[in-house]
Amino acid sequence: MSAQDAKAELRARFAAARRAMPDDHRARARRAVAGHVLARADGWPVVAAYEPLRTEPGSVALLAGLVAAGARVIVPVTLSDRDLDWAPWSAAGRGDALGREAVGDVSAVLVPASAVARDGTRLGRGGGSYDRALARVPATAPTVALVFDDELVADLPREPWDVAVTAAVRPAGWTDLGVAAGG
Ligand SMILES: Nc1nc2c(c(=O)[nH]1)N(C=O)[C@@H](CNc1ccc(C(=O)N[C@@H](CCC(=O)O)C(=O)O)cc1)CN2
Ligand SMILES: Nc1ncnc2c1ncn2[C@@H]1O[C@H](COP(=O)(O)OP(=O)(O)OP(=O)(O)O)[C@@H](O)[C@H]1O
Repeated sequence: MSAQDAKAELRARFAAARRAMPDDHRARARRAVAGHVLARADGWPVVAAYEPLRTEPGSVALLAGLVAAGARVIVPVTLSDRDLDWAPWSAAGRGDALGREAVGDVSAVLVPASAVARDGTRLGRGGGSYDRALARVPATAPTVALVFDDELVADLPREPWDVAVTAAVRPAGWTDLGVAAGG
């Protein structure tokens, strides 16, 4: 099987599991993930985060918590070529787009993921959006995939353009992955 086919099959499997998760389980998991991220957020003046889709482990409460901790929060705006622009986020909504390079001066990136492997390999939605965005992030910034407990796995298919993340946050806690921030 090609890496693309293997990724598509894995994406479908992880997405089905997310859809099957009971709402109360998801809500509890989201609170735990937000707590683990916010426990590290003190030294992060600018954070690239994301507005969660229905079944994702991110949350609006996490975004609000980052703002309350003093961070400037930016969120992705998907462009027609599936590259990412960025806009400032506040509880009142999104501000004007800042450009693709706005992710170049962040202190940390919270990255959506279907799953992540122990070596940092990340399974996204298949658009290459974050592979492009993460290539612009300062090497010192932690790049943190937010996932549910079963989504940190031993390995995932990896292609040449895949950019690894440096950590995974699950309800179970924060896990530093195979690559160190800055290296
Ligand atoms: N919250 C969030 N924002 C994000 C991403 C993401 O994964 N999550 N992206 C990461 O690159 C980019 C957008 N890419 C996307 C690609 C596909 C679908 C998609 O297939 N949506 C399904 C619904 C999925 C669900 O509800 O879980 C659909 O429209 O049917 C969504 C976003 C930028 N913003
Ligand atoms: N730097 C890039 N420029 C243009 N296209 C790219 C780039 N990086 C990856 N792509 C394209 O994006 C597509 C999807 O790649 P992949 O299956 O690795 O997505 P993903 O990492 O799961 O998605 P995402 O990063 O959006 O979460 C591939 O066809 C790849 O060629």
